[in-house]
Amino acid sequence: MEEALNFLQWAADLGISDTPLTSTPQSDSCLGHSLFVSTFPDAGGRGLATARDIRKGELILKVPNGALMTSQNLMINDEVLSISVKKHPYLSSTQILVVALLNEVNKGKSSPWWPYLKQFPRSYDTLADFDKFEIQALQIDDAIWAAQKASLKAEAEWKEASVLMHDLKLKPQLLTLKAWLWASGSISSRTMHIPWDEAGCLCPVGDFFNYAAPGDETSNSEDQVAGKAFYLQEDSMLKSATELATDHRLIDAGYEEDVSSYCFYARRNYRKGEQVLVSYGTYTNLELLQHYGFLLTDNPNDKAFIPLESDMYSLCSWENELLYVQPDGKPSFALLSTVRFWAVPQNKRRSFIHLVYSGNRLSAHNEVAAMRWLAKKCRTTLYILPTTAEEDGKLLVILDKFQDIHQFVEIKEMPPPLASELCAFMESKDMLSEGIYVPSSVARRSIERWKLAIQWRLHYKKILCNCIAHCTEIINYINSSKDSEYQEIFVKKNKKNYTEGESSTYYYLKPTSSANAT
Ligand SMILES: C[S@@+](CC[C@H](N)C(=O)[O-])C[C@H]1O[C@@H](n2cnc3c(N)ncnc32)[C@H](O)[C@@H]1O
Repeated sequence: MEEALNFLQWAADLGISDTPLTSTPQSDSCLGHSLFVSTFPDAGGRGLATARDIRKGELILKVPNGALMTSQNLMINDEVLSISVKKHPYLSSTQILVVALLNEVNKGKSSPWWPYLKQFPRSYDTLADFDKFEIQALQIDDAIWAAQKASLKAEAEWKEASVLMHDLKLKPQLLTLKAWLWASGSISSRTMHIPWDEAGCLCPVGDFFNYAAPGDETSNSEDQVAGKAFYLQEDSMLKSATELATDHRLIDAGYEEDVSSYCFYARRNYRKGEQVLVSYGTYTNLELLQHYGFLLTDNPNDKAFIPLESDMYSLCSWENELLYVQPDGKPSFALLSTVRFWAVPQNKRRSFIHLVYSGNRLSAHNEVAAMRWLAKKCRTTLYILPTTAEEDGKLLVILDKFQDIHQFVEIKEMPPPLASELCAFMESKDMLSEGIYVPSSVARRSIERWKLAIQWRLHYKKILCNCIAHCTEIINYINSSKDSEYQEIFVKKNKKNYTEGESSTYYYLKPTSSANAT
């Protein structure tokens, strides 16, 4: 508590403020006028709440450049760091900031940043922090690869930077991979964008804001009017720079050159006491896990990638990352058109390509074939996974109570897939002795990451189940309306009998709007 007060006083002394320039601060702290620090167990833990009712677009926090922890600011005040960094031009800007952060930690209490550094979490749950067992618990190949890649990248970057860290004579415990993971986790999950350094900046107090996915701010009608500008950004040519800056302010935080400060604005109206959330960007759950070590139960930007046949990836000219299933189970536009095209017999495809890109259904028969293929692919993808969504749900409940000492016999009574995963966990953590397992503090931390992996795979499976339900609904709809509009999708110009597929001799009629809704 005292530490937190010291930090807020330190921040105020550096000019960090939630008070508009026109008012005088009510206390010695940098906060209190618009914000206060609070805990939100279900939405990010420590965060910032509103000290009063706040209107969308209001400036709520300002952090001057001098209070930002950037590589530049750290080097200005540390000649040894500045000279040493110059000797290693092959290091990326992120590696430099990671080393500069460790170098500051190395100074302990003599660092001017010490009150701020004491506020950092002791460990992180980003994908690079996942051990082998936790990575395997993700179950889906794409996620496993992403985690392995993150872990290997962190290790390679640490090795590359270790000469510089030795040059700086960091304490042995700060030269370890564990220390590197802590510092790079801090950079990954706490930095904000600045225009002059790709690594970004650490922004005291500003980095207490927890995350909400972009898009949530237009949930009430009043907000929708104010938020209109956000959706008009494509018209930017028609807008003045000031108008654009104002539009931007309504939805986000950013560094403002004219006041040399990082400024945070309310992205919607808030009632006193509510948590203020900011958007760090548009992320899928896997990306949130990778960069920030958490995921959202209800993430509108989540995507589930399913394994396609190898030649489907090059069938249309879509980038692979556009071929996904949305949280509501609907395939993305690119995936839908690819599957539709795939369902056209190979010798007929040339004449269908223009229709595929139009986004319209090709024919009732094709649509049913595409939906069947998609549903089957989701089913087979789910089938080969070690646990079902239901079992994952049960495992999460078990793990919530798994922090105490347990008898091994309890595990043997569990459903086999859950028992085998629990046994694998205990083996990996060397926990089992004489029929009793006792979770150490390391095992408890690991359980938290394991739970994140299970939550992630559970969301993935739910999306695939939604997709199966969506495809089934479309198939049933088409089958039930076979005799109406769908019969007329392909009509031969001369109205003779026709065979589906010979598109050069056929008109394409748009399905009616109800039939078109996918
Ligand atoms: C910039 S910090 C935000 C402040 C942080 N809670 C703290 O105490 O320092 C980002 C971290 O907060 C947590 N976080 C932010 N938003 C969250 C959310 N909506 N749900 C869960 N955790 C969240 C994650 O651990 C993330 O890495």
